[in-house]
Amino acid sequence: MEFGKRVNSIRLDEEERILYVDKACVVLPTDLRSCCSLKELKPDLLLPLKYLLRVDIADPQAAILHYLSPTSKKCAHCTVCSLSNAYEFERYLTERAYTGTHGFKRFFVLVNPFGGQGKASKIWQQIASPIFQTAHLECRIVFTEYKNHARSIIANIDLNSLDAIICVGGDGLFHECLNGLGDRKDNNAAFETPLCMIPGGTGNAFSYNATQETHPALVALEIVKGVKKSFDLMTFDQKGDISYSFLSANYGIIADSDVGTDNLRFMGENRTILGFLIRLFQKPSWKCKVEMEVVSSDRNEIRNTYLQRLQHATVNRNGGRTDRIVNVPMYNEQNVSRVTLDIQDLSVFYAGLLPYVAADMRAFPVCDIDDGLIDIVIVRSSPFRKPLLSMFMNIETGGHFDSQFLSYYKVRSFRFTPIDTGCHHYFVLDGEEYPFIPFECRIAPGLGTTLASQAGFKLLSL
Ligand SMILES: Nc1ncnc2c1ncn2[C@@H]1O[C@H](COP(=O)(O)OP(=O)(O)OP(=O)(O)O)[C@@H](O)[C@H]1O
Repeated sequence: MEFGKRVNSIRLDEEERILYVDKACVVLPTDLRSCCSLKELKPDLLLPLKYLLRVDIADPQAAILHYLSPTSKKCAHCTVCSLSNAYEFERYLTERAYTGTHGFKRFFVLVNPFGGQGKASKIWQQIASPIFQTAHLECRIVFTEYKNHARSIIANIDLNSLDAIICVGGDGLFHECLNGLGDRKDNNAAFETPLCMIPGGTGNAFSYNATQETHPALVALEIVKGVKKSFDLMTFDQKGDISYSFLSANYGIIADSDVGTDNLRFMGENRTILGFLIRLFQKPSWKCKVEMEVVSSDRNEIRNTYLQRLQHATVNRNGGRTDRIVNVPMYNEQNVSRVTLDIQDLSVFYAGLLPYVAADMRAFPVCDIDDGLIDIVIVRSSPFRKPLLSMFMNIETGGHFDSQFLSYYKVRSFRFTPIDTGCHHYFVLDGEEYPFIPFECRIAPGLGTTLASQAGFKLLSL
């Protein structure tokens, strides 16, 4: 499609979704021109439509493009002149820039000012908010004032007045908001309100799994240009108190290294690594009983089913809820068995719903967001150090999946009973500490909803 007065000067490659503008037709903002000699160096403009946020008409032959710069990750604009018809250009490009996206306009934003050691507010104000503003989206913003503030807001808010909720913080804030939805009387319907995360915490596993991006600007863009996607949750029942989890339930050396190192918070992400190394030189003392409804514990079967699902997802590029469910390779549910383990020598019990527990930890490499199953990794402590070190050397890529030292299960539900050994241990759900008492987890298939691109939550090769 061509838009320039001169042939080939301004054109849209429909297939690649890239706008090409000859440098003679691009006028850069004056502030940019005055700060360097960009006028002379000015290159042609090659803009993927994904980055285009808005088009304004300047005059019948000129329009202003507002976009997220793919290089600087900041909002930028430039004027395109010598258009044959600026009105047609604006209409056509705006429609194409948002084809297939959710079309939502009203966002409710919760920012944890303490998230990411105090970086979350800046991330919202300086990086993410300009993207929403440029796209002319309406954002109502609340800065949380105390722990569980977000939870009570979400539990009581009128969901009809908003299209989606955005948390700017870490997995802790996301967990709170998810449980705010769960606390509501209309919780089943409430879970259909998309809940999104812009990474502003120390642990930002949700946004990484949803987008495979770590930069808050790119995650914000994924939300602005996303579609509604569902993902599995698990219900977590402790003496009748129900919570909802999107990420993991965790006991053993990893849980203790995470929550048991609160006193080292000033170290940021490194505190967990230091906590882990310290515990590696102590005597292991974790014991538990686990009763599971196991769909498979055969790693060959698990791998093959995952690879078949991966192939199916790749062929079926349209993504979305229904496409992934119809004819997707599944486990033989006839083979479900009840397995009870009394583990006297535990070092890791890790149940997960998403592949990445952090951007550099693919702890559950064969996890699929909507396979309706919980993945469980169990590592025993005899021998103690060797399996753990080998696991952590390979966890970034998910290579530990083949380790002889761990057991891997796909389950529908499990009951977990920690055994008191007299040592202080932690039980951790989505990175948050929960009471050290028995609990039961059950999969809630596709209960969660978020906004992500068509390729969001994509399965990765093994
Ligand atoms: N204003 C606030 N004051 C204190 N705690 C808060 C506030 N807002 C949110 N919280 C709580 O702080 C915890 C951590 O939040 P979040 O995950 O956003 O940040 P984080 O930097 O990733 O934290 P962590 O270091 O625990 O991973 C959550 O449990 C959240 O509920």
